[in-house]
Amino acid sequence: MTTAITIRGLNKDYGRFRALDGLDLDLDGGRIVGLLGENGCGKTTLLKVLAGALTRYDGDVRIHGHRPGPESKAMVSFLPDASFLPDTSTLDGCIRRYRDFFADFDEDHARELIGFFSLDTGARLSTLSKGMREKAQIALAMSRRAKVYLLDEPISGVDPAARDVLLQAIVRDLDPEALVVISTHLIHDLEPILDGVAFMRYGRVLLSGEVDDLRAEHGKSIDALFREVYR
Ligand SMILES: Nc1ncnc2c1ncn2[C@@H]1O[C@H](COP(=O)(O)OP(=O)(O)OP(=O)(O)O)[C@@H](O)[C@H]1O
Repeated sequence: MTTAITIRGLNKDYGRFRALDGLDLDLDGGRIVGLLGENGCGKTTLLKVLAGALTRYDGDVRIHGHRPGPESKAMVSFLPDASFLPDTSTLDGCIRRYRDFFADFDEDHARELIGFFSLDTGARLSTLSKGMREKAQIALAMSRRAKVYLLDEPISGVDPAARDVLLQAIVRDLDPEALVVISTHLIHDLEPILDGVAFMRYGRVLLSGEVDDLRAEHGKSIDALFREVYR
């Protein structure tokens, strides 16, 4: 297994507030990892640093050996928590944007996933519900043949019944060498697809490991362990 992400001593300040505080983390490829923690512990900030969206920080951050920048961005598919596609665009328009912008975009895969979600490619984004929009964004983000996927709360808007379908779409056709990092509060829903977890608190990693090892060691689900750790 290859090391996909290495982070040493990562600090990120917003003005005088330290959002990431000496964070260390190693993540291998070929895994799906849940990034878990309370509101404000720094999950989004960490994903933005990894995605190259936040460039002012201290510490050493490597994605397949590259510091966040043009080379790493070419291999990282980032799904931010805020809706990032233009309201006035149709799904066909979004597909064209991805095709023009990302050399690793697999248009057939995107169209297949959008069909799987029963979304109309002619529909404008402004006419889609929050959950439908999340499905469209996941279809696009997961249709890049990336080495690393960074998904910030990707299923927060979809109804419980649709979550499983969305999660299956995330894991479907995934390159066995790819790393997927998913930040979420929906631990119970995500737990079945996770190989590993990193619990964060106050801008650091509090606990990380393999899901199976943590369950065996603590004798409880990751969801129950989370509730215990953050009680
Ligand atoms: N642009 C900003 N300016 C100032 N402070 C910020 C900014 N963005 C985030 N913060 C602060 O940094 C801390 C970490 O925020 P972040 O969004 O990374 O947390 P999070 O773990 O993703 O939270 P949540 O689970 O609520 O989404 C919070 O205290 C937040 O208020």
